[in-house]
Amino acid sequence: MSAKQPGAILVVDDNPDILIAARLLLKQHYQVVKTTDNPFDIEDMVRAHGIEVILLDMNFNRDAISGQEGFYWLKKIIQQDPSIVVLLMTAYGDIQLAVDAIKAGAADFIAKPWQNEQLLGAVAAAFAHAKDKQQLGKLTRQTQGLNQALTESSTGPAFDFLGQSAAMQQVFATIDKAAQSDANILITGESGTGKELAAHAIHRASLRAAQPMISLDMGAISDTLFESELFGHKKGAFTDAKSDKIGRFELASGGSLFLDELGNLPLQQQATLLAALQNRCVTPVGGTKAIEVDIRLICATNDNLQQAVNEGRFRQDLLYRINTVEIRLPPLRERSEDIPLLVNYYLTHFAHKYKRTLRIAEQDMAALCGYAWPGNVRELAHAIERAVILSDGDRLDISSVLGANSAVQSTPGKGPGDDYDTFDLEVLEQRAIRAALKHYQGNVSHAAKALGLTRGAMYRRLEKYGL
Ligand SMILES: Nc1ncnc2c1ncn2[C@@H]1O[C@H](COP(=O)(O)OP(=O)(O)OP(=O)(O)O)[C@@H](O)[C@H]1O
Repeated sequence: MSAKQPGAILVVDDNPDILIAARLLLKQHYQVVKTTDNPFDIEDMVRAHGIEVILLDMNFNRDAISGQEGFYWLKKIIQQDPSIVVLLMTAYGDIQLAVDAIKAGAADFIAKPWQNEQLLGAVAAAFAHAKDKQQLGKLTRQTQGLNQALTESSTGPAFDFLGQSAAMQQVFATIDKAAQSDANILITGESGTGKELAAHAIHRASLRAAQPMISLDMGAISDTLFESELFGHKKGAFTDAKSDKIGRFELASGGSLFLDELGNLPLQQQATLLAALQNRCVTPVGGTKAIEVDIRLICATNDNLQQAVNEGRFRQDLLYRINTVEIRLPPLRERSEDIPLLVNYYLTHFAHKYKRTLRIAEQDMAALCGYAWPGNVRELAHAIERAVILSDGDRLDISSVLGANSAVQSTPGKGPGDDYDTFDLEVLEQRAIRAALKHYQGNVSHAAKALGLTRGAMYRRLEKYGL
């Protein structure tokens, strides 16, 4: 007897003798052969056993001759999973029924009683057809998933990753070195320090640069969609799963996976993520087959994960797994020598965008260098954009920059913090958020924009501070 082929087939017929005969024959050739006399079982059996081919009777007890019930179930199967290949069988074979069956989506039509060789030939062709359909379906979903993921997150950074300070030169050197290996990298730093830019820089400098980098903001996905986003899902796995979906791990396979805002992950989900990283394979929600993945993991957080471990909010074993190399992006107030470079870069960019010719006065540059920039480079970029828009003459008017941030403003020439009653950044951040919300009469979007935060980052802070 020849070796069994990999493949899962389901036979559906209300005649137990047919089921036994089909099972005995097919079992000799295929690894998974399931039978049922109840077509209502089809959906669950398909899901449970990864069925690829179904041999379906056209006539059940209720409706013995017309074949209508067979058509009904054929339609249901195609709806559930269009990659399944259905062979219809009937004892009342006639040409018209065969033509209608094929028009309705069946791959072939078999008359009972069958000749064994004929049935085996039809089933073998059905499996070959099923493989083609699966391949095509996978490619289509992969393209859709990649398009979506690329549109959402990784169209590539719009800005250069700049820095001339010793601290940033050190960051660039570490990125160059670490990118060459496949080591998992954890990027830490306050909000707006350029963690996402760093992740792109790592990917671009890596051996995987020709493959995609897929990003996922862990702070923005709901608990219920976590597994589906990461590992994908099978159609029908839950109410909203209208079709199969490829998860971010699989989409990133061969390339890099960037998990942003990792510190926000609940413990339960940390365990799930750790298991996937350890096993290097994922199983889509509602699926039975594990899929091997080959990813380079880059994570980012503005949380102190070691402190989170000490407080029981983050798993030590997950931290060990993700921080083979750790890159800390320094806040802007620790590298004020980068401020002129960044101001000039964004001034050139936004002056060009808004078709303005503007220069910055020396004392204004000094004032910007003396400001603490709690929102870091993101705040600086937004502030310069706002100033470009609001300036009247050819001199950049920075009053809007420091004015809008009066809650945390510092005076030109003074060291950062001279006007503060506290240096606690979280307190200062809370005050800035409260001031912005008050200024924009509670409009979160406008307040977030003024603070240089994304809406997601703003909502996370509102939640964190209970505002
Ligand atoms: N070194 C830099 N050079 C030029 N632009 C920068 C630099 N760092 C950050 N930016 C700009 O600041 C903005 C925020 O950067 P990014 O999203 O990478 O920060 P982040 O640390 O990931 O922030 P968050 O933690 O809030 O997600 C972007 O517009 C980015 O282009």
